[in-house]
Amino acid sequence: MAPVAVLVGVMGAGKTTIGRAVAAELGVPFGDTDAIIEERAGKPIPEIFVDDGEAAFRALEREVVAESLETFGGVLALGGGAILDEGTRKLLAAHTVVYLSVELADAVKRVGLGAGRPLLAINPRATLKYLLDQRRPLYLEVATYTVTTDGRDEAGITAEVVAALR
Ligand SMILES: Nc1ncnc2c1ncn2[C@@H]1O[C@H](COP(=O)(O)OP(=O)(O)O)[C@@H](O)[C@H]1O
Ligand SMILES: O=C(O)C1=C[C@@H](OP(=O)(O)O)[C@@H](O)[C@H](O)C1
Ligand SMILES: [Mg+2]
Repeated sequence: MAPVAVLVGVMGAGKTTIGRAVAAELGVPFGDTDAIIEERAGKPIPEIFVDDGEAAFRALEREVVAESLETFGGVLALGGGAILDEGTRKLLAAHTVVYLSVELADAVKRVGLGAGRPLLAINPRATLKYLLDQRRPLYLEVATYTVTTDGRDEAGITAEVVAALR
């Protein structure tokens, strides 16, 4: 079984929010690799970063993404950094991947001071700018469909993703 669609994009793109809405609209389950990772680790993502470090988080993420791509049949949201792994990008080549794009201004507004996102604990705006510049080409590389989300509400974005999948 493979996901109906996999959502990628930087923190604040709306992967979790839009993914849940798209799944509800299509009548399929919603999954979020961050939630699966937290369940497996038995603690929230910020605690994984503090106790075990980012490398341990990435290792767990790689495992959870690979497993979910094989076994999960709904709409799957990835964490924003999952595509940093080359092996993960190769796996994604066989899937329907929707890139929710967002530029700095809206991403910053949406994540605020970065609560729950350890990478944004210091200077969220500068960090997001760096991450966007680093990752934009990688999101584009894995995407089969790109939806621009800047200045748009959740209903409109959800409708465009659903239409693209139908
Ligand atoms: N199109 C949008 N317009 C305004 N706020 C949004 C939009 N999409 C998501 N949000 C808000 O931005 C925050 C981050 O969304 P989330 O779905 O967690 O993003 P991601 O999973 O990509 O990091 C949430 O508070 C969410 O309600
Ligand atoms: O961009 C990243 O490296 C991360 C994004 C987060 O997910 P969201 O993109 O859903 O916020 C989460 O996986 C973790 O905090 C690291
Ligand atoms: Mg998310």
